Amino acid sequence: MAAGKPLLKVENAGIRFGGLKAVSGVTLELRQGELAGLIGPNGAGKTTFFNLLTGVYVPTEGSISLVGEKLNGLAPYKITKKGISRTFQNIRLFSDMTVLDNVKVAYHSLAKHSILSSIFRFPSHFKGEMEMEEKAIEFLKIFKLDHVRYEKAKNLPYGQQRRLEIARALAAKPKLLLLDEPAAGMNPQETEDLMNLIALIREKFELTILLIEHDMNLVMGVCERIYVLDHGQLIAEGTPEQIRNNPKVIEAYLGEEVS
Ligand SMILES: Nc1ncnc2c1ncn2[C@@H]1O[C@H](COP(=O)(O)OP(=O)(O)OP(=O)(O)O)[C@@H](O)[C@H]1O
Repeated sequence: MAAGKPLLKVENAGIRFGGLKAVSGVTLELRQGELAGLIGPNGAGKTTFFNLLTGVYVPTEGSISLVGEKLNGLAPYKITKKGISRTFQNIRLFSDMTVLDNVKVAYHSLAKHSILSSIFRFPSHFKGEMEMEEKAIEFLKIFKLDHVRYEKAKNLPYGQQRRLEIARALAAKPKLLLLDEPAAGMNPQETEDLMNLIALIREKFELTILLIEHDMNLVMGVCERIYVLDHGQLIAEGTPEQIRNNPKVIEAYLGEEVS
């Protein structure tokens, strides 16, 4: 898919924890429809950068905007409503709820029927609930999870839990989807299936995706553009080919990862 208009603009963004600059002076732009990767050694600031984009942390420097609207200082739920969803390095599901309910909860944040209609069980409540359920099942089909819709999330094998997390993030109808190590803990077959799934949902939902990943096959295979963080700073950006051959990147990171 050809990349479109600018979606996310990050200008000189950073955050300091006491004396530590966890992220510093990061400037980047993601265009609509782009599938980009964020790589770097452990502790480089990748997850902290996601936390800045999603409002978990407020940047102590610089600015972040989505389709021209500034996000700095907005609460995480407001940023979700503006169009940024994410998954986490350590899976965060409602483990005692069913697979279906995990996805429906994400829809609830966007529900059009009012709290009053739900309390008094107006017809609009049931219509809204039914629509939500139908949409949630549609998502589960895409992620090949519809056959386990009534299982508790905690009973799913690890690979399915990871897919459910992505399904749930998508249910919030994001413009930008952030995936934090989506292939962590997966075997090679699951990783390959996931790569195909990521490419498919990007097309189907016209998404922009930024993913953090240590699995270089996944990053190089699926991303069109890659950003490299080291000690909180962006040290390189480019196509997978450019990144693979960038001396700074090889020294900071790839040397140990790729022979
Ligand atoms: N809330 C916090 N308070 C203090 N320091 C923090 C906080 N969050 C992150 N850091 C520090 O910021 C730095 C960047 O951490 P971060 O988790 O973003 O790295 P990462 O690139 O995601 O690493 P990994 O690949 O291991 O997940 C680390 O030195 C970390 O200890």
